[in-house]
Amino acid sequence: MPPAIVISSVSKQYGSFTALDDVSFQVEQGEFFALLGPNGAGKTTLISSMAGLTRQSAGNIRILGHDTVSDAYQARMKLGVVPQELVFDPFLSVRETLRFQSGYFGIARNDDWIDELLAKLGLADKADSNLRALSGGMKRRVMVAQALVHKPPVIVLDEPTAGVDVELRQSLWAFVRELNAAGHTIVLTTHYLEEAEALCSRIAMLKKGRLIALEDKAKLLAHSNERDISLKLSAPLPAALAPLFVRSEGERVVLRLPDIAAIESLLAALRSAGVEVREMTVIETDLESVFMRMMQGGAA
Ligand SMILES: Nc1ncnc2c1ncn2[C@@H]1O[C@H](COP(=O)(O)OP(=O)(O)OP(=O)(O)O)[C@@H](O)[C@H]1O
Repeated sequence: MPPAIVISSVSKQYGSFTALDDVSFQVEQGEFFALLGPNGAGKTTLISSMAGLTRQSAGNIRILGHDTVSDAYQARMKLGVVPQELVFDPFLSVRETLRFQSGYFGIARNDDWIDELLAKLGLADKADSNLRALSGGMKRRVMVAQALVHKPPVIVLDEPTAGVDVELRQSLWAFVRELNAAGHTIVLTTHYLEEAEALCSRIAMLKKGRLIALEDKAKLLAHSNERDISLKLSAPLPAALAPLFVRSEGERVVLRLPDIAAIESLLAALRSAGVEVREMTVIETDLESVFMRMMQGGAA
């Protein structure tokens, strides 16, 4: 069983600018995988290379064993990409758009699947509307349907929920989860880290074109032993503890400890300074804080 996606030493230059720098990782079949990184990290460039829309300058990519350059058609057939940008013909209806896209993949009669997609994505009553008459969120749903007309086993979603309301976001994720449960491999890029945290089991992080982390979500979270503690104190924070200070929140101060065990010495230091702890809360580490620290530090 070949992996769903194999990225091998992929680099991409735009002139002298390096958008991807020797990126390698693979995604197994059936995974729900997140590709994270700040603006300009190279996520879209990598996805475009997977889809054969951009040619990498070095390295190769295989989709279910098919090389995206030497076996481009098969690779493309296995992959469905929901692009970040809304690209559509405003004068076609939703159904026409999906029929055209089916034709592009050589599928002549696809209406049963198109109807199913329309129903799942809440577009059934818009089937005959022109794209230009749809709201942004509706157009986004059409983009998702378009990526799925050929029932691709590997689905890549490039920030599909950007600018989408909460309701659509939730129904979209329910649908994508269903696809994953049915065996589709899902790769998701998102700026909503809570989405990656809730949905994905493995996470890759790109920064300035380089892969800086590739981990199981649980390991990534465990990586960060640091804990933020919110405290309400009877007196100002003693100067000796200033290096731990992160921010003030009303009457509380938030301190960052290297690990949870450091709480003992923190409490001892407060006691010896005559400062009482009135309230204390440990702030759970979420993916966002791990991500921000890694992006700031650039650690692998
Ligand atoms: N056609 C191009 N010509 C020159 N530079 C490009 C081109 N496409 C992308 N870049 C540059 O490559 C870098 C990576 O861009 P890319 O769109 O892949 O980032 P991204 O991680 O998808 O960002 P975002 O989260 O903003 O979508 C950016 O600095 C971008 O300006």
